Amino acid sequence: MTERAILRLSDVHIGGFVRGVSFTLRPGGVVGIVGESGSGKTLTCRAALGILPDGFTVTSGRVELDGRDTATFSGRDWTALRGAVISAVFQDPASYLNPSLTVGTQIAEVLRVKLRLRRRAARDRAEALLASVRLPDVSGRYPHELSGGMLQRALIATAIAARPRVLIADEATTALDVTVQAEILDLLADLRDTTGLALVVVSHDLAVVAQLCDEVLVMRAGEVVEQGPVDEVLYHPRHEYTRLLIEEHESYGLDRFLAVHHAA
Ligand SMILES: Nc1ncnc2c1ncn2[C@@H]1O[C@H](COP(=O)(O)OP(=O)(O)OP(=O)(O)O)[C@@H](O)[C@H]1O
Repeated sequence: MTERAILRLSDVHIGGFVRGVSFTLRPGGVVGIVGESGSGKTLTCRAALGILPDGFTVTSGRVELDGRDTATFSGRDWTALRGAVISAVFQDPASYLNPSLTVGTQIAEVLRVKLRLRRRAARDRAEALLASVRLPDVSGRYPHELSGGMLQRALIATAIAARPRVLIADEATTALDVTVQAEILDLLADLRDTTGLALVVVSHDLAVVAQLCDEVLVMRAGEVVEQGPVDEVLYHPRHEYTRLLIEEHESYGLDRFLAVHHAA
């Protein structure tokens, strides 16, 4: 893969909370971050999105987006880039959608603001986006009328509306039941294959990462304890902590997902 990096983190430190995270994401690439709760996965994502919580900053290292050092970005730069170059979906999709607007209207709004589409074009494109996440008939529906899996799809449609090059999925399937989770993972893989969307997939679930990612970072207490191609890290873990995670996940059917990954 020689295409230019779309997102590159180089030895990123966030106070004492994240210490030395590096990875390079190219178009169509998928990087996974796994690790226990509080290990710094979400802070790493937030650094890439320019939305660190108050009091947190990138204290050393670099975050580069599309070849540009994000340390030089103004608030306005970030506003322009979020959605259009880098976007994200998190757990609990309902909290990210406005309950008083229909799903179609919300996506159309993103399109009007980010792509400056006119009302009619935005509405048509919103419908097409919803169809692309296999929700052909929900444009006129309100969030409370949708199931958790449908909401997460609607949120993915919203997140990709302005054609970002990177999508961060932070525990995006965690709250969903296994079947719906598998459908969402398929959808993400589809988007990667058809549009070259690059993904950062954060999960405490190794099986999710095994299914989707090329490379994985294993984080513990703010540090990357192990990093490499998914097959290597999950089949031949070198670090004791990675071995523990794998053992814990055996009951979730990691083997099955590894088989899928290998067949692909
Ligand atoms: N908004 C915040 N305010 C205060 N401390 C925070 C905040 N966000 C993160 N932290 C601290 O940074 C550490 C890393 O948090 P982070 O959310 O990145 O972990 P995580 O690996 O994503 O965990 P989880 O899987 O539970 O989301 C936490 O243990 C916490 O101490």
